[in-house]
Amino acid sequence: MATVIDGKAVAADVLATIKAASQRLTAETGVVPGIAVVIVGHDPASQVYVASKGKKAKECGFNSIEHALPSETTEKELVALVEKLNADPAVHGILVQLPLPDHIDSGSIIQTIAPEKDVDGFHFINVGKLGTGELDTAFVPCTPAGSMLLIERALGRDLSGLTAVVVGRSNIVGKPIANLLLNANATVTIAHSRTKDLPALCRSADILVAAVGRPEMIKGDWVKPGATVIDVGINRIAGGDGRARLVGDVAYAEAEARAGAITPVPGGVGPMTIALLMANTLTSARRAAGQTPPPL
Ligand SMILES: Nc1nc2c(c(=O)[nH]1)N[C@@H](CN(C=O)c1ccc(C(=O)N[C@@H](CCC(=O)O)C(=O)O)cc1)CN2
Repeated sequence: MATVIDGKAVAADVLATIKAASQRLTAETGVVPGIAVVIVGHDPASQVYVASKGKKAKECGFNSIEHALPSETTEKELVALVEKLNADPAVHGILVQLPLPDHIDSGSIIQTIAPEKDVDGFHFINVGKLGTGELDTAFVPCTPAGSMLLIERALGRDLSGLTAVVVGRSNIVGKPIANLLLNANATVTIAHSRTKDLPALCRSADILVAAVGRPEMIKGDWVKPGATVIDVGINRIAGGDGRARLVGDVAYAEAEARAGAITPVPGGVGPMTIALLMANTLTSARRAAGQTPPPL
């Protein structure tokens, strides 16, 4: 049986480190890290995530300001709010919760956020810095960065000689994780819906990252015995009793029987997302205070 990678415990560990570092920053410089979280509309899951971000920010000693806007908010109004937050020196991190309502172009909103406050790491400047390995001044997207920390805990920082297959090529998860794995010296393949013989490719991977958003698509016999499996999927499906339950992109029970280490859903990558958002916000505040914090 695989070692189960406890993302909740690792996230708690990361958050405790951030809280201590935030207290030190405030004591030494008077700077209190500030994060502005913007949500538009009433998506129930988004509301839960935003509330959790506010709570964790406060626990870390940050100022957290939530801007909850109605569904009818126009793109122009949202741009105006982001520009106001860009100009506010007390705000070190700006996060616009996704998804946004259909009438708002998320791409334009993300590009409006000042890159030095883009704690989600979605702005083209931060994407480019990750792509070129300029990690000292970049913000790395939170879910990929959290996934990498879990991989590091399982396998160490240097992945030389290991093969990694990332299933999924999204801009906010698949591609950044692939870049991070490459920076850690893994030999990386990105697979997607047009990949030929996906099961065989997955079976070749020492590190298998599933980020497709399709419930339990990756079967147990797609996993190389002893591999490290990172499941980024969070899918809500109807359980046997008719109630919704969460599953990942990996058929967990089958995969656990073959993997060396595996993240569960829930309790794996998910909790790391919010912990890394706090890490990015602290990094931003430290940079604003003239410090040069090392990458986490
Ligand atoms: N601006 C952003 N929007 C969204 C992001 C993001 O990183 N930035 N990611 C997701 C949602 N998300 C954070 O915003 C997020 C998703 C899941 C979890 C989490 O802890 N999941 C738990 C299960 C929770 C549940 O019961 O639903 C787990 O996996 O254990 C945290 C944050 C989309 N939008």
